[in-house]
Amino acid sequence: MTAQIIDGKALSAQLRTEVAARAAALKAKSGITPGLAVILVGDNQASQVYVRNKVKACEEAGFHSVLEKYDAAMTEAELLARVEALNNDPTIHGILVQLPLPKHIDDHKVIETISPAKDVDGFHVASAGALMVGEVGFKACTPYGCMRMLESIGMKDLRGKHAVVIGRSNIVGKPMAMMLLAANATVTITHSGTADLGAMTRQADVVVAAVGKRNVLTRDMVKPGAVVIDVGMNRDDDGKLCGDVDYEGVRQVAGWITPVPGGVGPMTITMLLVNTMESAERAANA
Ligand SMILES: Nc1nc2c(c(=O)[nH]1)N[C@@H](CN(C=O)c1ccc(C(=O)N[C@@H](CCC(=O)O)C(=O)O)cc1)CN2
Repeated sequence: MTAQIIDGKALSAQLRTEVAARAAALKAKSGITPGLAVILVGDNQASQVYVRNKVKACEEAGFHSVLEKYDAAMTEAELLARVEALNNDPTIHGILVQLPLPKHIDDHKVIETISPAKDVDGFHVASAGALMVGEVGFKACTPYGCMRMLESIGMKDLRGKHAVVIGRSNIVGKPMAMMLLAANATVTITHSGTADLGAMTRQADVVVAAVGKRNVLTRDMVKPGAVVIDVGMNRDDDGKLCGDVDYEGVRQVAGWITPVPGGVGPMTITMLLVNTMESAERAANA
């Protein structure tokens, strides 16, 4: 058996077309254009690419976007003041501070300064809490994208399914587990303290690998036919982008698999557009 591929690029293209249509409809109905502010501090090469791609995606969807770039010497107080100003800007419906931030800036403090009403990254404790108790809030983009990928293969309701999440970060592992739970899956969270990871993953109908380490999931750890979602972004020995999953091995046993690149990555930016759209619609209805 060779796994079928869940194509994040193709799904993204489809969802972005839908978002663009929603943006045009909102503009026609209420004169509101969804607006996203992206803040980048420092000169991290990968971050420069990601913020450019976010702004480009906004342009293609008909959104208004502003990219604020600051050098690494920006102080925490200056950054907090910029976030406060954007909180009070009615043309901005979403605020995103690109991570990682320089070490002298407390990212938690920055995220908590973003108004929960504009937290389109879904990182604020209010957003995490809303997800936990099933209230309205923004969902973290990467796990939200994973859920949409599952939905695209007919796995919206996971009742009776066992999902195993590898990784417990605040921005992927934990919200991923909450979203799977909300979709009625039986969820196991595994991490660096898990005694026998393979014993857990071999029971799983869905495995989400999100640790940032190559070959964390190999073919002997996967139940035949399982769905494998790879959130990892690593470099192999030749410098090529790869995920957390041993793709060539695992695709021999899995039923479905997401590639890296072209899987979860593009969905992260797409769900950012979806959240910003949602925020603008909420503002229009307020
Ligand atoms: N404020 C945030 N910071 C960061 C986030 C985030 O969601 N919000 N996530 C990551 C980086 N990220 C978005 O910001 C991101 C990473 C990767 C991709 C992507 O499309 N990857 C491509 C490959 C790109 C390449 O060739 O390098 C893929 O997987 O196909 C999009 C967004 C950390 N920071």
